Parts: sequence; structure tokens; C-alpha cells
Amino acid sequence: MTSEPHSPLQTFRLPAAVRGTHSDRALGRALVAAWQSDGIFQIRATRTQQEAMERALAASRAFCRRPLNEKALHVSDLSYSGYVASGEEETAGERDGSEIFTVCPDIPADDPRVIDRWPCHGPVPWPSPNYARAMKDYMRVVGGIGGRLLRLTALGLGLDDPDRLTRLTTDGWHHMRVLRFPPADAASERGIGAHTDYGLLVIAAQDDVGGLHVRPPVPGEARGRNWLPGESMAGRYEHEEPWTYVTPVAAVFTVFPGDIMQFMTGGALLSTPHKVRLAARERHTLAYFHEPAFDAVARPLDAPDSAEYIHYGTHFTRMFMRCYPERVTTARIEAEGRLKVLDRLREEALA
Ligand SMILES: O=C(O)CCC(=O)C(=O)O
Ligand SMILES: [Fe+2]
Repeated sequence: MTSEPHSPLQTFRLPAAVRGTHSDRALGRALVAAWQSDGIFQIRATRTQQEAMERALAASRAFCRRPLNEKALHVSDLSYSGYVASGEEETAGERDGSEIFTVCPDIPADDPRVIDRWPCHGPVPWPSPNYARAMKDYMRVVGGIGGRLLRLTALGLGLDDPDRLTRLTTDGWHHMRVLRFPPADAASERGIGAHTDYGLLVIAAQDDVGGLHVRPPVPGEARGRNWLPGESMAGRYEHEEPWTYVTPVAAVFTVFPGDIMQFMTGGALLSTPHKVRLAARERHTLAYFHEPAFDAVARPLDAPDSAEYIHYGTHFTRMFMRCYPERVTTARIEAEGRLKVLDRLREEALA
């Protein structure tokens, strides 16, 4: 474990495997403490991880340079994977400037779940084989970080079973947003409005431009339960301090908890609100989300028999329908009554 005094954020090195040793437990406690004070920490990237990150960013830059009409072809009405033009996404009803390619699990059209009309399930409309390879490689590499971080988190929270969290992530619904932010102009500096992300962990990489801000835990501040319809965190505290600027640092990942972590820990770890402001130059980032399985049910760690739960696939589907009210994917879920399929999946998962 290293903590670099000169960096504004705490930075850690991950062991190659997490076995539950004394030093794993100490590292886990340090990670939990960093989230509780700062809402975020950095993980030092290995050479291999750094190379995968560079290849993914290069593939994204090449794709983003293609004409809009070509990029816009890479959309699916089965899955939220694919291209999102600048201005298409909404956070709290306001349009974001980000241009995005979303990569959700790549599920072949003949998979039984696709045939049975599970919402959000389908193939990724990849722009090219090279792009697909770069993103899949990167997600595999970052997924390995996610698995180790979840074991360390379980140890850091003092749980006896280091696999208490990873048990939810077998066949995890890990996904990624590959983002480009245009330079700010006179009309707008809005990259993405304040929000929290939905799952267990957000593992992000950014180029050298900067623009990300996170909200650290604030003693006494009410934080919504983003998974409940009346408590959306979208837009919350957008214009109220404190926000911490995440200075770009080469060869690191920044990591913070998502909604499921807040729910499971009863708020001991808060889902970190964050927002992006546009900079003078265009900016490229990779936001990877380490998630429970689509049909997993999360319950509070200290009350596993509680009546309170989150069915992950329901939360994911609701959040994406909220961000993309006009997308073909949303229209098809509604037109085909696919939310009823989700109701059935949830009942089966709870049974
Ligand atoms: O670009 C970033 O640094 C963060 C992007 C983000 O918050 C998201 O994609 O959910
Ligand atoms: Fe985010």
C-alpha cells in the first residue's frame, strides 16, 4: 500500500490477488476510510492496464472523428449499448454535452434471454472489430481490478466472508461508457449534470484534460436513495459546494462507490455524486461500472433477511429509461410491455 502525500487524492497499489491476509485487511480498511473522507481514491495502473487504457482511448478517438451520420448507425433497439450523440442524454431533465458509446454485456440475438424479451439484453452494435477488441480487452482488465476491490472492500468493512460482495457479481452486468466531451463554448459548459452511478463500483480513467468533480461525504447532509423513484440524485447539489476537482494524473484509475454499495452498506459508503464541466479542449474518458448480475437481488449487509432489496436489473432498466426517454430502446421496452418481463424476473429472483 502506498499513499502519496503530494497527490490531492489518496493513491493505492493493488496486490495481484486478495487472500484475506493481514495486509489485505489493512488495505481494505484504508480504501474504506478514503471513500468515507474523500468519496474517491486512485489506484495506480500497471503497465498492462495502462496499455489497455491507451488502446481503448485511441479506438474511441478514431471512432469519434467519424461523421455523425455514420456514428449514429451504431444503435440498438434491444440494448442500451451503442452511440449516444452529444445532447441526447438527459440528467435531471437537462441535456448533457457528452458524446458516448455505451458497452453493455454483448448478448447474442439467439440467447434465450433475448428471445424471452428481457429488457436491455441484446448484441452490442460495435463500430468495428478493432473497436470491439479494444473495449473488451479493457473491460476484462478493469474487471479484474473490480473483483479485487470488492474483496478488499468486504475485508475493510469487517465482514468475515471476503466474497460477500463478489457473490453478487457472478455473470455481473458490468458495462462501460466511452466518452468524449467537446470543448466548452459560449453557450454551455455542461458536460454531465450531477448524478450518482448505479451499481457497486465506478472505475474511471481520464486523459490529461480534466473536468470531473466529485462530492465528498458531508457530515449531516441528506443523500437520496437514488434507487427509489422519489429520491433521484440526478441534479442534486449541482450548484452547492463542496465539490472536489479530480486533477488528471497519468496512469491511475479513480474509483468510487455506486448506488448498490450505498444501499448494501446502509450509507456507510455513499454513492459518490459527480459531474463533468467542459474544458477548453476536448476530453476523452472511460467510465467502467462493476455491477451485480442483472437478476441479482441486493440486500443490506447487516440485515440479509430484510424485506428491503434492490433487484439490480430493475434499477438498471429504470435508470436507463430515465436517461434516454426518447431512445428506440426505451420505446421498444414500452411498446412491447417488456417491463412486465422485468416484474416476472424480479418475482422469480425473490422467490
Ligand atoms: O468523464 C468522467 O470523468 C465521468 C463520466 C461519468 O460520470 C459517467 O459516464 O457516468
Ligand atoms: Fe457517472
